[in-house]
Amino acid sequence: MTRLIDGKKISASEVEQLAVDTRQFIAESSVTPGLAVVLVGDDPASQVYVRNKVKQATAAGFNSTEHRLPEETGQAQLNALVEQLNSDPSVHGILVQLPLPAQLSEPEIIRLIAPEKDVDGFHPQNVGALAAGNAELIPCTPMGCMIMLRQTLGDLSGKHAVVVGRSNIVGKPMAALLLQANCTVTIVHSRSQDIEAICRQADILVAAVGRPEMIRGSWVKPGATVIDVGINAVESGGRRRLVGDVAFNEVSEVAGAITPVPGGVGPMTIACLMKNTLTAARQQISV
Ligand SMILES: Nc1nc2c(c(=O)[nH]1)N[C@@H](CN(C=O)c1ccc(C(=O)N[C@@H](CCC(=O)O)C(=O)O)cc1)CN2
Ligand SMILES: [Mg+2]
Repeated sequence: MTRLIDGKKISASEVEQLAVDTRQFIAESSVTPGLAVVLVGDDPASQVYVRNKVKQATAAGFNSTEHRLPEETGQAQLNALVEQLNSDPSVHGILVQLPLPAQLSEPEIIRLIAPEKDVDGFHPQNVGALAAGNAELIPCTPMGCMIMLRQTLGDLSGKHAVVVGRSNIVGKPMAALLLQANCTVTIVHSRSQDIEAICRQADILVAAVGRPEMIRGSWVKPGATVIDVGINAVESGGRRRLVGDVAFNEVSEVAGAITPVPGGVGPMTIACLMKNTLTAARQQISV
């Protein structure tokens, strides 16, 4: 029978443990980790994610501040806020919620965040460290996927992992982490040929393309572990619901284990942001 990988449950236990670690950190250092969350504009999904991030930060025992800027914010104004947060010693982690409104440059703002406060792990210095296998701040979604994979499979050495999608936020860092865990890693993307046949070879299949239910049951090797990173809103019968990049019902018939959407990778992303914030605070007070 297919095993459901419950991201909600795993993330709750991660945050519970983190709250214990945070209390100990505060007792030893007299420093409370501080997380600053920046949201530009009023994208409804981003508002939900930011609200959850602030809520989880409080549950973990951090100080958290939310900075909301209007949709029409210019680059100079956003840069000024990030620079102010960079130089604030009570802030150990900074994240700017993506996507940004079209007039703003995401690469520019990511480069501006102090690498030691970059709890998203998106700064080029942290990306380079990840590629070299010695990163401290790891992008949250791939980190969450790795926690779920390790809990499900234990040692991942020698497994063939196929990552569908090559985004900077998920696909590329996911592949780097799987490689570091001694998997044989294949990345497929929109220009790849015979994606289905490659997916069918996977012991671990990670779908991160943003295409509703693209991965069908016939694409999956029996017994494979399937991690669905997609969160797509679709309309059916006049109702809006969330589906992943994986056709859940079909794939559940074939896979050995699978993450649901919602309740899989999403909650793990937020739990891992909290882990990164404590890591960032530890590093900053030890220098
Ligand atoms: N600065 C960042 N921006 C974005 C990131 C990121 O890691 N850093 N990732 C995504 C959005 N994201 C976090 O920010 C995120 C997405 C989804 C979830 C989540 O828990 N989803 C729920 C469903 C929520 C719903 O009902 O809409 C689930 O899957 O169960 C958490 C975080 C892009 N931007
Ligand atoms: Mg833009």
